[in-house]
This record gives sequence, structure tokens and C-alpha cells, in this order.
Amino acid sequence: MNPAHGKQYRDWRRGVYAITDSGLTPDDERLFAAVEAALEGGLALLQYRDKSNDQVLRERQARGLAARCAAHGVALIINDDLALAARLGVGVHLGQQDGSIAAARALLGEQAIIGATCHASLELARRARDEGASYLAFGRFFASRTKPEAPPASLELLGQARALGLPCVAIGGIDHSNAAIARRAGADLIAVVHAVFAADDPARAVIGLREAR
Ligand SMILES: Cc1ncc(COP(=O)(O)OP(=O)(O)O)c(N)n1
Ligand SMILES: Cc1ncsc1CCOP(=O)(O)O
Ligand SMILES: [Mg+2]
Repeated sequence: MNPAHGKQYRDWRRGVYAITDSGLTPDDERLFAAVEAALEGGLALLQYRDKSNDQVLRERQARGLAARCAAHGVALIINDDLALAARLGVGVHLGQQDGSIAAARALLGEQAIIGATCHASLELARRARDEGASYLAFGRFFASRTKPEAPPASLELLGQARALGLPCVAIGGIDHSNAAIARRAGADLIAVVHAVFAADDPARAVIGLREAR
């Protein structure tokens, strides 16, 4: 077992799930400052999402985030890159084009947090659960500035997905004005990029999202 997976994390299954964006935090200093503030605000999960091919930068930033998340007892998830997640002993988020959930489970072990993009499909969600996913991500539910081309999903899906028995993540255009709507519809975790990493005060932004009712 990877030693990092034996750590005690705060409950990651409910709350605010922040996802980094290299456009909004374009260097190490701004990335780490914003993430530290978001962690202070009380994140449930953090995802490192960098779509560049700069392996050196990705390794350095992911390691920097892993140390900061560990200091707060918050689990780190790496977007797309199973090998990087395995090197760091952290979780991974995989979309439909990012490789097999079953292979990720086999490599990372049974304690690792493995997330799956299910778009607007209960069938994709069932398949991901059966392959060993830890959470199921649906969306986008609202207009997203980060990924406007993501296929839309309807909020009723969140209620239906609860029957699958895994934590459900809602993503896409979520902010203070609509977080409570997603939560009431059945989301356990609210995943956000812009609402936290474009905010002047990411700590306050996370608190606001946590308290949105
Ligand atoms: C929590 C969460 N949900 C969905 C996604 C999207 O993943 P994917 O479809 O692979 O798209 P990219 O993020 O890789 O562009 C996510 N990253 N996190
Ligand atoms: C990665 C991703 N997948 C679907 S929407 C999205 C982006 C979410 O970002 P924002 O919270 O800024 O809409
Ligand atoms: Mg992906």
C-alpha cells in the first residue's frame, strides 16, 4: 500500500471540492497562496488540474500541493494523470478519455480516492462504480467559464444518482448563487474552479460556498 493512503483525512465525502486552474493561478506563488487560502476556508477535497504538457512544472506543483493538503488533512486528487498520482500516493480524477477506473484502482490500491466523470449519464456512473470509483461526478449544471463546452446535465440526475450509493459531485458553473440548488438536488460535493480561484479572497469564497443554503 502506498503510505500516503494510510493517512487520516478529514471527511472528504461532503463539502466544497476546489479544482485549480493554471490560467487563474499562473505561477507557483499564486497557485500555492490561493490553495493555502482555500484550505484555510475549509475544503473537503482539492484537485490539481493543469492541462499543460510541462512535466517538470506539474511534478513540482503537485508535490507542493500534496504537502499543503497533508498539513490540513485534506486529500489531494490529480486530474488525468494516474502515473503522477501513483508517484505522490494521492487520488486521481479520470474522465471518459483518461483511462480505466479499474486500472487506476489496481495501481493505487483500495484506499485511494478515485473520481470519475459521468457527464449526464447514470449508465456511465453505474459502470464507474462497478469498476471501483470512489465518487461520481456529474455536470455541467450551469454555464461554466472554465469549460463552457462541457455537456449540460439536469439537476434531477443528482437525485437519481443517489441510488448508486457513492458520493455525488456536482460541477460546472457553481457559485454562491446556485450552490444550495445543487446541494438540495442531491450533490454531496460541490466542485468549483472559478468561484474559488478567481475570487479575491479564496478563503472567504470557500466559506461562502460551505454556508450556502
Ligand atoms: C470533479 C470533477 N468532475 C469532472 C471533471 C472533468 O473531467 P474530464 O471530463 O476528464 O475533463 P478535464 O477536467 O480533464 O478537462 C473534473 N476534472 N473534476
Ligand atoms: C472541469 C469541468 N468539467 C465540467 S465543468 C468543468 C469546469 C468547472 O469550472 P467552473 O466551476 O469554473 O465552472
Ligand atoms: Mg480529464
